[in-house]
Amino acid sequence: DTGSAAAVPIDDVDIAYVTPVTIGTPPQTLQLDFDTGSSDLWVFSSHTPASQVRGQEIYSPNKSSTAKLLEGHTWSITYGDGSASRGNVYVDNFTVGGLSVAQQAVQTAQQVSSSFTSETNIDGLLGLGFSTLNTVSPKSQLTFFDNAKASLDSPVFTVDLKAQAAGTYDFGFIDKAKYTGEITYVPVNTNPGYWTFTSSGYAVGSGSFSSQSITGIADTGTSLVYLPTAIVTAYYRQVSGATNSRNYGGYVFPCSSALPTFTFGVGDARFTIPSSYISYSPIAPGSSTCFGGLQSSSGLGINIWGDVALKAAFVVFNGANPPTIGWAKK
Ligand SMILES: CC1CCN(C(=N)N)CC1
Ligand SMILES: CC1CCN(C(=N)N)CC1
Repeated sequence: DTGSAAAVPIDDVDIAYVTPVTIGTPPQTLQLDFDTGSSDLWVFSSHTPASQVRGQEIYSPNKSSTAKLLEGHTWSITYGDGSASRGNVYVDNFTVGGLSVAQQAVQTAQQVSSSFTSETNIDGLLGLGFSTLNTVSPKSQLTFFDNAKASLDSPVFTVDLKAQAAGTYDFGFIDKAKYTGEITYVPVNTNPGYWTFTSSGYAVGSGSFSSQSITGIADTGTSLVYLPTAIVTAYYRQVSGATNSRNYGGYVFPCSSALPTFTFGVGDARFTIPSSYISYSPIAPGSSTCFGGLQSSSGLGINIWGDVALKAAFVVFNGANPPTIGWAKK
């Protein structure tokens, strides 16, 4: 089996991407945020208080002839940005881009935090991290990828995110039309459950490449790139008027300032993030102060290669044993 579905930016700065999925019988279509940095599949549902729903599509298990309550199971998750959700669990038919899983655990929200309520274009999350991170209790559940893996032509999914355009999540195959040159594969550390790999170094603009190990996670659910402070300060030293603003929570700069590119290494391969991806967004509509797409990871305790980096590559998440991650130009 294989599957292929669109990854569509939800706004004009690519803060997140959503992908259509269908759940139940007859099929109910929701737009989910596919997130390689978590492993819960949760949805806005008929169990979510109306006061917390602001236009999101919901999954109603009582309208699905194939839905079954997973008795006595609950879940609760908090994300890096402080957002959170919790609820109960059903199993039901679940399809992504033509690829179906018969008894997928679908976590129905009974409570979502205000940031999810206000994100009207996201109807839930589909975790693509390792199932060890799943929060369902007393028995943790498998991700869609783990459930589908045995029936896939190849135990992989690929990520092709684009700036202000629809990209693709492919399952079970590697589409040669989506990348150029070779794919560079490197090892993945699955502990504690992210797609953790080690980059071989970086360069700022046309500067020399600094060979150093930068261990971090490939995370489709995070918008920006978060790297060690030394790297980030070296970058913004090249940006006139840049400052690390406590007020705005990170590096900001005059939107008129010229930005260098940022290059990162994966093995011997080099990937260059265009300046336009790093001039992330005005701090408020119409402001002449811009927030950077590259920020310091010092407050996170983990380095994150989020969408700003993923947009610059074609990435293979190889779920074989052992798992690896592959990066190619496109
Ligand atoms: C380590 C953190 C990265 C961001 N998160 C995520 N994509 N779900 C939360 C975990
Ligand atoms: C990884 C998740 C972090 C929290 N999210 C959010 N507030 N929209 C969604 C993605």
